[in-house]
Amino acid sequence: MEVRRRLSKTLPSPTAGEPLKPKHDSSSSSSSSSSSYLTNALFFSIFFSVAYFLLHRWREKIRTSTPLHVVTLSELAAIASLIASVIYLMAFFGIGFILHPFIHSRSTSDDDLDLVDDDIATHDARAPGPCPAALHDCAAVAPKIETEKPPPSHHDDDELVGAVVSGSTPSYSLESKLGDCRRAAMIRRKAVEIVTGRSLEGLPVEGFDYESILGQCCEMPIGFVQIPVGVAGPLLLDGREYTVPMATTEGCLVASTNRGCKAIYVSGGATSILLRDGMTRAPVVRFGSAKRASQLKFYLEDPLNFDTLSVVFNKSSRFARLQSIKAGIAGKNLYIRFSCTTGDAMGMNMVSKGVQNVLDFLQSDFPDMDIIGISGNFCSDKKAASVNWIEGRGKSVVCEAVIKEEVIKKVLKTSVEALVELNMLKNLTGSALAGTLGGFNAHASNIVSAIYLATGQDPAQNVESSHCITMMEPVNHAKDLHVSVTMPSLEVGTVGGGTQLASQSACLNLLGVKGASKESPGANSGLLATIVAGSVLAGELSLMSAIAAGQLVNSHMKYNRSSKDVTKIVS
Ligand SMILES: CC(C)(COP(=O)([O-])OP(=O)([O-])OC[C@H]1O[C@@H](n2cnc3c(N)ncnc32)[C@H](O)[C@@H]1OP(=O)([O-])[O-])[C@@H](O)C(=O)NCCC(=O)NCCSC(=O)C[C@@](C)(O)CC(=O)[O-]
Ligand SMILES: NC(=O)C1=CN([C@@H]2O[C@H](COP(=O)(O)OP(=O)(O)OC[C@H]3O[C@@H](n4cnc5c(N)ncnc54)[C@H](OP(=O)(O)O)[C@@H]3O)[C@@H](O)[C@H]2O)C=CC1
Repeated sequence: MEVRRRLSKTLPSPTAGEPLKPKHDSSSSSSSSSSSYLTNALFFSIFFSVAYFLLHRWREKIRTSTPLHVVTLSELAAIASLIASVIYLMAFFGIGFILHPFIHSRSTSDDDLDLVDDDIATHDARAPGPCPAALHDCAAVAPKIETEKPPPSHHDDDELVGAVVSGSTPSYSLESKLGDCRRAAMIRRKAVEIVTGRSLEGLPVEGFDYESILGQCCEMPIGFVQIPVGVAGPLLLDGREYTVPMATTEGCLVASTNRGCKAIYVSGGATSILLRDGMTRAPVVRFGSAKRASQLKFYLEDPLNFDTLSVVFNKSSRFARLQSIKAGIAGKNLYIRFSCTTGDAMGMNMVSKGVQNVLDFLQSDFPDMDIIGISGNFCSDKKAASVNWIEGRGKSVVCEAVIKEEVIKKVLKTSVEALVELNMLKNLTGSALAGTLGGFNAHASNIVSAIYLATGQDPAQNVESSHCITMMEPVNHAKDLHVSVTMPSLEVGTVGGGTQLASQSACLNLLGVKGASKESPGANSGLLATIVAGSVLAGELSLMSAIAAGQLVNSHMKYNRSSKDVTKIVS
């Protein structure tokens, strides 16, 4: 149905004021239509009679214990006819049906076309999911119609801009209406400029693949924002070297992380351990009494029921695998925290699908369960929460290094003693005084956000992904420094979300973690989490050193303060 609607849009559009006319005359249309109906009827008859014959023969063979692979000449002919009819019917449903009888008969009426238009505006436009596929289908199956269509003129576009401005064409429906995502973005952009009276000059629109974001990354695009990507490294982690891409507008950040990488490198590298991997989702359900809510809690946490629940949960995905269920209670409300592995994806869509399945399943045994929401904030997604800090969410990683005394002096311009003292008073005591939640660090979020933006992670998950405790201790008779970062909730993926976009995918490729791991699902996303933690270790070392050495303000004046006069920028 989706394809049918879009195909009708590829018919030539009328010039202004001119009614839309059918391209084909009705007689030819009806004759071709009736001949294809006859052929269709013939192949349908062949398919059903041959299938019946073969099933009958199969039954006979089973009854007489004849091996199934021993076939007679008539059976061989029947198999050939079956294959031929299946091939025909597949083509018939996939292409022929759309191109010939259906389009011809539908395109004979202006009213019908109007109906199709309305259909697109009211149904398709809000559901972009199947759109890219449908657009590809258009290109693949309708070359003839495409060549008949004149290229869009400025006049057509101006009309559409006018329609969007007046509200007669919803802005969100442009992609499905036009079947051309770039053109839709240009028209929407012009309409936005007219409606707001504000110029969008400076926001680029060309040079971006708008189809790649449709139904996956962003609705109603009008362009894209440019963020510079710098590199820090090599980061020597677990014996391998990584060049780390960082998308940021904070001058000094990449330089600082780069310095930390150097300090780690010349000290022999860092080591990381992936402690845990599990994405969580916690719906909230309500009962008539706390007693009933408790009964469900006991049922869900009973190890005897785990296998049944995991079968239901795991049905939703080839990669999501249920790990544990923990339920928190508040009166008669139950918050059920499901945790699962999600292969190489960050996993929020996947875990949510699995949870939905389990809730549907539970409803039959607990019909009085009132599902209030698929997310009850005990998950906890995109909020600073103790549950993530303590239990972990996504990947939990610890990363450590021993930095040599002379490296601290030469590269970091400070001393072991000064760093240990600053860490204790700033990252531990100062953060305790501030009542921080997972913020026992100097600037983990700086590095997390920059790598997340570069590699297509969900930037809002920076909140809990930046939870980090930085520890610094003197070792080797107080000559060297042991430094570590512990990060319990790094939510990263190498498939899904923004990871598939060209630029983000290139950054993942730079790290050698692009896409799904062929050897072991989850290996790429796990590695990415350790690289993030390793880069945070580098960032912590450098910034802490700059603060200990009293270098921070000067370095930011050098790298982070424009020499341009900003008072000259007017709106
Ligand atoms: C800026 C530095 C690195 C200079 O540090 P430096 O020691 O004067 O630099 P250097 O010229 O002696 O070079 C040392 C190494 O640093 C690197 N390096 C040096 N310069 C560059 C550069 N331009 N681009 C790339 N890498 C650079 C490079 O690796 C170099 O080694 P080399 O390769 O020469 O052998 C240092 O002063 C520094 O790290 N400052 C701290 C800046 C920082 O971390 N800012 C983060 C943001 S602060 C913030 O947002 C959070 C905050 C502060 O509010 C949180 C809190 O409350 O704590
Ligand atoms: N729904 C929600 O509540 C929330 C959603 N989000 C958004 O969710 C998106 C990310 O969701 P996420 O579930 O990570 O991604 P997707 O929704 O893109 O799911 C991943 C897809 O990749 C497939 N896949 C193929 N190979 C692998 C592999 N090796 N490992 C894992 N999956 C593989 C999965 O298959 P299969 O179909 O078999 O699972 C699945 O279809 C982001 O855009 C994020 O912003 C963020 C927060 C909340």
